Order: sequence, then structure tokens, then C-alpha cells
Amino acid sequence: MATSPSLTTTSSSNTLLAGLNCTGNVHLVIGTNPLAAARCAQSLGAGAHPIVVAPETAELHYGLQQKIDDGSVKWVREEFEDDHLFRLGREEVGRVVDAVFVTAGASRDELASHISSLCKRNRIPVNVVDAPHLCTFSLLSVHSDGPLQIGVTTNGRGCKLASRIRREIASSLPPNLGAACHRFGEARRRIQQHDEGGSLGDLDDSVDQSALFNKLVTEEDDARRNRRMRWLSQVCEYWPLKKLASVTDDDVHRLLEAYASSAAESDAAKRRPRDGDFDDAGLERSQGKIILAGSGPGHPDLLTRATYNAIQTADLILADKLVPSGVLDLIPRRTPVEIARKFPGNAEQAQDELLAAALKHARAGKTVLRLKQGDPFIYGRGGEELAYFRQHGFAAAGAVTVLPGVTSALSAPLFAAIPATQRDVADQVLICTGTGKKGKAPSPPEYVPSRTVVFLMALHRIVGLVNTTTTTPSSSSSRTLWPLSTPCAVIERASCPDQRVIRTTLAHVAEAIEAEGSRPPGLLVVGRSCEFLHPRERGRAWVVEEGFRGLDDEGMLLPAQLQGLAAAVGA
Ligand SMILES: O=C(O)CCc1c2[nH]c(c1CC(=O)O)Cc1[nH]c(c(CC(=O)O)c1CCC(=O)O)Cc1[nH]c(c(CC(=O)O)c1CCC(=O)O)Cc1[nH]c(c(CCC(=O)O)c1CC(=O)O)C2
Ligand SMILES: C[S@@+](CC[C@H](N)C(=O)[O-])C[C@H]1O[C@@H](n2cnc3c(N)ncnc32)[C@H](O)[C@@H]1O
Repeated sequence: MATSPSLTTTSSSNTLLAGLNCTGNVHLVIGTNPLAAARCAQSLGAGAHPIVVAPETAELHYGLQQKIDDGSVKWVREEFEDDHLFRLGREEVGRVVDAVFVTAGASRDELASHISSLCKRNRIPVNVVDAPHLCTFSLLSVHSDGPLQIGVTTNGRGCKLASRIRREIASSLPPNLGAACHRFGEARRRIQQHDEGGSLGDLDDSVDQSALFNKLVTEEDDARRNRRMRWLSQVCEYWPLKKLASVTDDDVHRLLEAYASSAAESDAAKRRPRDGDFDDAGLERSQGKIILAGSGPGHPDLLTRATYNAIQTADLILADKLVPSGVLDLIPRRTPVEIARKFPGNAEQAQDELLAAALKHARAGKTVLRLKQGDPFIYGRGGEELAYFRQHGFAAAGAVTVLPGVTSALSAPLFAAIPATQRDVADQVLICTGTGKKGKAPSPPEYVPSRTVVFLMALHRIVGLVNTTTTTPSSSSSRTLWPLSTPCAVIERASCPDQRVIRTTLAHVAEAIEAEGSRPPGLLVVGRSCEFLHPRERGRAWVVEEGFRGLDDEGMLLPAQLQGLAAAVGA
């Protein structure tokens, strides 16, 4: 999000996009045509002071005339002279103007060339319409909605196309997103104020989350400072945009207040329902039912029909944080939905809240859908939840239904063209966690050359994981170490439009994640199968692949992957 128009420096390669703070700047506009009027409007929108330089006799576009009449644009009624650049600017920068826009004349015009070289010599940013070679920056096609700005450039390869792309992007966004940016920005500011500068250092919104984004917040941590800010970041990362856009001031307030109470509770699971807390096991009432369902890795087409039907018919949906937004979008508008606040360090409380809510509403005769991500029984606490519901009055046949889901553990490798088992390459597959209960490091699986290992919940502690698998522990054991050359892949947001795959080896995976940032949820696949369809590219420590190619493509293999296959089988 930027508060001013984004400018790009112009060259034959791609440009550095930046949001410039133009408040109080002086922009010199040379020309009086409709473009000059548009440039003045853009400068005004960014808080700059446009000055038009044109002779008294010039014909003014009516929009420009209006702005001159109302005093927002100043008109210097003179032919352009070099010293305009050095005497019309702000006093605090020695009267040099901050930027120059030449809106008439174009490429063949000698004056335009002269102004451009003069500006370049004096390091004054200059833009000449329709003459990229004369520009030091170009303007983006910008969608603005309050503090939210989205800029698109094709870097001189078709501004009409850029504006079409911009419109298309803007139309795919939920309404009120600008207001949501404002609301969340305010919440952030309040947290920073109240929590004495609590900050995640995430001010640079041009990069993805760091790999530490999901690091467990422990009770020893400087709770207030970090936790509230983490909480807010988690909401921004995991909630669907539609939900973020519909948040009200009250919701934000409640979210932050809820944090305050959960932080107070964090020293114990005191209020957590436990076995025997309710003496109602076996007590069958006239009650509703609970459906515990998996929603797959991300793409809504990967839902089972059973889960889809449950989504359509439930009275209440209690969804986990990782449930993909494409799935949440299928929930009918009439159906209330709550998303778990399972943020690092708060998973237990959030789980308790959901279990209590599920019981309450099911006891009141409702059909409650506990919607989980992937498969509910694969690191999804599904077994725990089923046992809990059984112990609390939902033991009769049909009182709780469990519906499977496509697990990310097996589908993410598939979407990255990694066959988890492959004849002569991998004859077994192991799914394990990179993080144990309360953030503990589980003991790593031993190295078996013919095994594909999928690590869930591992990326926030990748350094520790690689260390324990590849180096000898101090208490020397006979464990076979993993060779650093073992191929591996990080697969993030598998089957979502922003899926990303990083192909590398154990030697470089931690460095790759550090360099590329994190895009949760993501997992790590290790083993020779990672290279079967993707032979390693010599001289490259890692390779990044962006995007999900959809479910309609024939095969799932890119031409490059097919070439890889040919190479792998020696064709
Ligand atoms: O004990 C804990 O829950 C905290 C330790 C912890 C775990 N993973 C972790 C953390 C750090 C953290 O959450 O801050 C690490 C963890 N848990 C999670 C994430 C989020 C992500 O991958 O983007 C991450 C970060 C992973 C990464 O950075 O790669 C989220 C998570 N853990 C879990 C669930 C499922 C659930 O709560 O129902 C969920 C999803 C919650 C949701 O969608 O709302 C559950 C979980 N957490 C954990 C385990 C392993 C337990 C074991 O078998 O030893 C398990 C599996 C299980 O309980 O059956 C451990
Ligand atoms: C708590 S586990 C839940 C797994 C889920 N029950 C399943 O079967 O996929 C969460 C972990 O699943 C993995 N995960 C979930 N969705 C993913 C996706 N779309 N792409 C890559 N990894 C994913 C990540 O490793 C994440 O840390």
C-alpha cells in the first residue's frame, strides 16, 4: 500500500517500483492538453503542488482551466525556460523542482529532448509522454481505494494493456478493501502505541512473510509486545480477503480484546474442557449433529462431494484458520461462520473455544460443521475432537460424522510433480511433523534412501530441522545422517493460485527459505523422488516456480517438466 503514486525508473529491463511520498513537492507540468490536466490531478491526489508552464496564448483543457481557477494549480504564463527548473521549486530543496512532466511534444520534439537531458543532468525525475527513452520514470496504471493503491506497468509494452490488467485485478477484489486497509492500519497503530512499539519489522510490504512468521510464541516471550502484533499479522495472512474486507471496527476491537483475555489465560489450560469436566458422557439429548470434515489442500474442486454437501446444509460452520478461502467462498451467505483464532501460541485456547461452541450449538439441535483443512485425521486433531464429542454426549451412531479430505501431505507433492512413490526411486513415503507439541523438535526420521519424507509444520524451524537430520548429535548415535545433497522441495499454498515450489537440496533449503520468504501454509518434501521429474539444474542452488496451473490441464506437467522426465528416463 502506498500513499502516493507509484513511479518506475525506465530502462529496457524491468523497473524498480516505488511509492513516492510527494507531499508538498513541486511538480512542473509542461503542456496544457488533457494529459496535462490528468497529470495535475494525479499530483494533487498525492499531495504535490503542480505548476503548469505555458505561454499566455496557450489553449487550456477545460479541466486544467478549472483547477487553475480554483487555485489548486498554479500557471506560470511563460514559454519554458531552463531556469524554471531551478527557481520554481520548494525553498528547502534550493528551489529545484521535484519532478517534471512533459505532456506535449513527444519524442521528436527538440524541446522535450532538451528538457529531458537537462533534468537528467540535474537529477530531476522527468517523464515525457510517449517517449520512454526520454523518461527517468514512468507512471503506473493505478487502482486507488482509500489507502490501498495497486499499480500495474507493462514497462513500456502497452499502457492500454496495463490499464486492462489493472481493471481486471481491481474487479476481482472484494468491495471495501480500502476501508479494511484503513481499519487494520489503525489497529496496527493502536497496538504499537499501547504495546510500546511492539513491531514485527514487517513494514516492507514488498516482500513475503519471513520464515519466522509462524514461529511459536512462548509464554516466556515478551507477551504483550509480540503477541498482539503477531495476532494481527496472522489475521492478515490467513483470513480470506472477503472476510478481511467485511470486518467492522467492532470486530477489530473484539479481536484485540479477545487477545487480552487469552493472554491472561495463557499460563494454563485452566478453562479448557477436559475429560470428566462435564459428566454427560453417554447422555443423549434431543440434539443436533456434528460433522467433522476435511476441506482439502486449497482448491475448492478438491473438496469431496460429502464435504461440499455438508457446507451447503450446516446451520453453523466452525472453520480452522487454514481452511482455504476458495472453500470458505462456497459457504452460503445465510450460514454463520467462525474462523479459529489459532495463532502461534494461542492454538489451545482457540481449539477450546471451537469445541465449546460446537457442543453448545449441537446441543441446541443445530447441525454444526467443524471444517478442517486437508484431511481431519492427518495432523488435524480430528481424533482428539471426535473423542471429545463422544465423551460429551455425542457417542450415538450418527451423532458425529467424520468426512475425509485430500491431505496436503500427498497432494502438494503431486502438484509439484513429485511422485511420492516411484518405482526404483522411492518405495515408501513417510508423513511426519517438523514441530511437536508445544513447539518441541521431534526426533527426526532416519535416512532411508528409497523413502520420500513429507514434513508438515516444519518451515518456521527449518534451520533446526536440517541441522538435526544432517549433523551428528553430541550423544553419538548410530543414526544414519541425511546427505546434504539429498534433493528436496518446499511447496507452499499447494493448489492455490499463489502456489510456490522451491526445488533445492538439504544443503541450501534453509538459505532458500530465508531468501525467498514464507508463504504459509507450506511443507517440505525430501527424497530422491523430488528429482525424478525435475533433474537438478547445474549451478543453481535452488529454483523457484510460481503459480498453480489449475486442474483442467492435461497431465500436470509443464513442457520443461516433460523434458525433465525425458532426461530422467534417458530418452
Ligand atoms: O503444540 C502446539 O500446537 C504448538 C506447537 C506447534 C505445532 N506445530 C506448529 C507449532 C507452533 C505453533 O503453532 O505456533 C507449527 C504450525 N502449526 C500450524 C502452522 C500454520 C501453518 O502451517 O501455516 C504452523 C507453522 C508451520 C510452518 O511454519 O511451517 C497450524 C496448525 N497446527 C495444528 C493444526 C490443526 C489443529 O489445530 O486442528 C493447525 C491448523 C490450525 C488451523 O487451521 O486453524 C495442530 C498441530 N500442531 C502441532 C501438532 C503436532 C503435535 C504432535 O503430534 O507432536 C499438531 C497436530 C495435532 O495436534 O494433531 C505442533
Ligand atoms: C496442522 S497441519 C494440517 C494438515 C492437514 N490436515 C492436511 O491433511 O493437509 C498443517 C500443515 O499442513 C501443510 N499444508 C496444509 N495445506 C497446505 C498447502 N495447501 N500447501 C502446502 N502445505 C500445506 C503445512 O505443512 C502446514 O503446516
